[in-house]
Amino acid sequence: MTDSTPSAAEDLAERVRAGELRFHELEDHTDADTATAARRLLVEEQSDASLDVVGDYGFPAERADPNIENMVGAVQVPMGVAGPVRIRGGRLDGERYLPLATTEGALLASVNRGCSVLNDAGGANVRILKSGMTRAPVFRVADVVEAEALVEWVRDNRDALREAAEETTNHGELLDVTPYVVGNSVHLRFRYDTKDAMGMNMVTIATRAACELVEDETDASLVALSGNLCTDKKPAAINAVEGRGRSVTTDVTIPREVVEDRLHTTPEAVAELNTRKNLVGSAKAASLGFNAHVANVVAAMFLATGQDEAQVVEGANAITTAEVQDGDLYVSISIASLEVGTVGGGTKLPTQAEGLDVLGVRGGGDPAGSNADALAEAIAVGSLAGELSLLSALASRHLSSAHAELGR
Ligand SMILES: CC(C)(COP(=O)([O-])OP(=O)([O-])OC[C@H]1O[C@@H](n2cnc3c(N)ncnc32)[C@H](O)[C@@H]1OP(=O)([O-])[O-])[C@@H](O)C(=O)NCCC(=O)NCCSC(=O)C[C@@](C)(O)CC(=O)[O-]
Ligand SMILES: NC(=O)C1=CN([C@@H]2O[C@H](COP(=O)(O)OP(=O)(O)OC[C@H]3O[C@@H](n4cnc5c(N)ncnc54)[C@H](OP(=O)(O)O)[C@@H]3O)[C@@H](O)[C@H]2O)C=CC1
Repeated sequence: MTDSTPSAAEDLAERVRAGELRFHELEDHTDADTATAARRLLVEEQSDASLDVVGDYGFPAERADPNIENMVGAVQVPMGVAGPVRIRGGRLDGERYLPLATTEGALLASVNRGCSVLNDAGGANVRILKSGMTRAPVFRVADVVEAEALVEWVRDNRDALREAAEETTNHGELLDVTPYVVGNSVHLRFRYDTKDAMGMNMVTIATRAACELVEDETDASLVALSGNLCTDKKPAAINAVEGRGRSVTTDVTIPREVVEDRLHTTPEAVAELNTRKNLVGSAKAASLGFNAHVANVVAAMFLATGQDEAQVVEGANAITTAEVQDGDLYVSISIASLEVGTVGGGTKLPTQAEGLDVLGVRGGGDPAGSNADALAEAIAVGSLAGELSLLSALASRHLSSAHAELGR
């Protein structure tokens, strides 16, 4: 939506060229669409690029105000749907289309095929087994004696820490604080129930308040509010083991004839392939992800529903298992750290909010947290569909032909 007048944008650009205005402060002097148009002019001039299509976005720029600085437009990623798929979740029980935004040809076809196979099996079970968003500040202490004193203080003052943290939020609840000591560094891993918010802003603000109490009451000195033991947006075993965001598990048993007719393979072939590829291959590679392409579905659904795309790193912490049971194929996926929200962050952006509507999970749930749980369940089931289809394509040697046909 670019209803700014060219002359207003040109005037503004001219004031930037003259050094009167700063490039990133244009919204202070005009509406957001005109500021965005002025920036495009300046970038086009400097780079010789044309930003016509980037500037042809379909929502008022001011709607993106909390989400971006120095806005020049929007990148459009194609969105499709797979399904509808039968989800038999603890929160989401019903049939849903799954919204996926991607540029990888064949991905939607694959997830779609997986969804139809899940339906033939009566749907996928899915449950959230642990939940909690973490922030882990690091403190400096004098020595290991002081470190022990801090750890003891934390154990004795959980209620005070909870009170300080929860002062800052109406929804967040501090669940626990786990100390880790390395020499004279003490990391405190705070874990919160953030309800329907993914929660990183919420827990960062809450933990800051708790840290002030720690500094007031002990000899410890805060070095950084994030000491990397959280761990946010980096591959980390702690998330794969302890979980972060939602830990969600989904499974299905597919009748042999469905595997043979719809996936062109056998339960035995998928089970063997899963062991040799997802378990042995991943172990040899020292991978944290013992799966084929869970990141594909996590990323595509994150984009379609306004999640923080950098947290696909944690969303790929998943283990796929497959076994033959009475001649049928049992498959499961356990995603240890799926960080999602249906309020806050990018979820309010107009297209992403529509993506959430496709699943029926926009905004706060009743009870609070239920919408984000439902979103996590839908993403896990989508991942199961994608995993089933890809493993079968590999087993039947269809991967390269599928991508030659659909992905180029
Ligand atoms: C491509 C298929 C599905 C063909 O599979 P097929 O069984 O030959 O196709 P089909 O024409 O018989 O159709 C079967 C079903 O697939 C779906 N389907 C089929 N075509 C479409 C389409 N155009 N649009 C939407 N849905 C489609 C649809 O559900 C259809 O059922 P129907 O509705 O007809 O009863 C299959 O070969 C496949 O799934 N291949 C795997 C592709 C894949 O998963 N790619 C993911 C990316 S791989 C990657 O990024 C990661 C990797 C591989 O590097 C990770 C690793 O190391 O493992
Ligand atoms: N700060 C950081 O270090 C980092 C920030 N991010 C960014 O943080 C953003 C996400 O943070 P997040 O805290 O989720 O979002 P927001 O900062 O947008 O805050 C969401 C707020 O929504 C309110 N709220 C209303 N209804 C509900 C409900 N039903 N359940 C939960 N909260 C509700 C809460 O207010 P109240 O607290 O008053 O109850 C909550 O704090 C993303 O943009 C992400 O990119 C990502 C990584 C790190």
